[in-house]
Amino acid sequence: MADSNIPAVDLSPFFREGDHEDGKKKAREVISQACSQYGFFQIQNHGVPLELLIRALELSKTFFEYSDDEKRKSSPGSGVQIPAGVEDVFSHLTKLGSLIENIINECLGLPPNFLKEFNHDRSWDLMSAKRYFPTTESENNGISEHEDGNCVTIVLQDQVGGLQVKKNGEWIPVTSAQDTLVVNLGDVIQVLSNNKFKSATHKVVRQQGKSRYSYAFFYNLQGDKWVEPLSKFTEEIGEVPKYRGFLYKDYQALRIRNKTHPPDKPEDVIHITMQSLPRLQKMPIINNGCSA
Ligand SMILES: O=C(O)CCC(=O)C(=O)O
Ligand SMILES: [Fe+2]
Repeated sequence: MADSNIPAVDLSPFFREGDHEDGKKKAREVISQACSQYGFFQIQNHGVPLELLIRALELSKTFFEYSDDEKRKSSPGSGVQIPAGVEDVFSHLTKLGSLIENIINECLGLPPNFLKEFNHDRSWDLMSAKRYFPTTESENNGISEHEDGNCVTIVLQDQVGGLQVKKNGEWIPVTSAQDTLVVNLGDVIQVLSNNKFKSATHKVVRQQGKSRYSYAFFYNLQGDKWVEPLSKFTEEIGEVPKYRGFLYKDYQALRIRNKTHPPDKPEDVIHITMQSLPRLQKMPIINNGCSA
């Protein structure tokens, strides 16, 4: 596989009747390799029907043409800006998130169902629809460099391009076929695994002449969960924990604060970092090039 590629993993062995251990082993190998280096991979044969994916992107295009008032009226639930009609995509992605979490559990060599039991409350999962406007002469920033805070993110994107992942210090464009979804790991998995698996550093660059549409589904964690490196990746192997433990909801609040009140001075960022988590405070400033 060329080094500049983001691997596409065939998940069909996890859906077909029978054992298919060879196919599952192959998928686990590719995922383990990608997650230990940069936390990003793509998936095919993931069980979400292609028609639903295509329809979700079409609904999103229509939705973003609406006025704010029409958007509110046509969006299910309160405060969440996603178009009506994509609820079935949400439920498919919830199941898929659970499958991916289970594969990650196996890749990390954790006891069966460990992550599933740790992360059993699905009421914190979120999906957002995003439209990225075409680039202007002065700037092209859609979402600046960041890592996601949650467990696992699944992205459905159109073919316009713009999503990039940092791999060995280089930005790699991630363009996907229509039937392919993008997966990236978030900070929770990086902390639990004491850095064995990486939270992907990624960004979205706006493109010339065309809007880009995507959905990001955040397979999340309940806010009252305590997150810290697991003993399997610390004491049991004689490694020092690389992160201090934290309550997930405190971490989420800090991330929101970093976006709404980005510190002016680098010293302030360091101050926050020293108080709580090493590294994970380098939060993105999301600018207005993207609407969600
Ligand atoms: O739109 C995308 O492709 C990714 C969005 C993203 O990275 C995020 O919402 O955290
Ligand atoms: Fe992200």
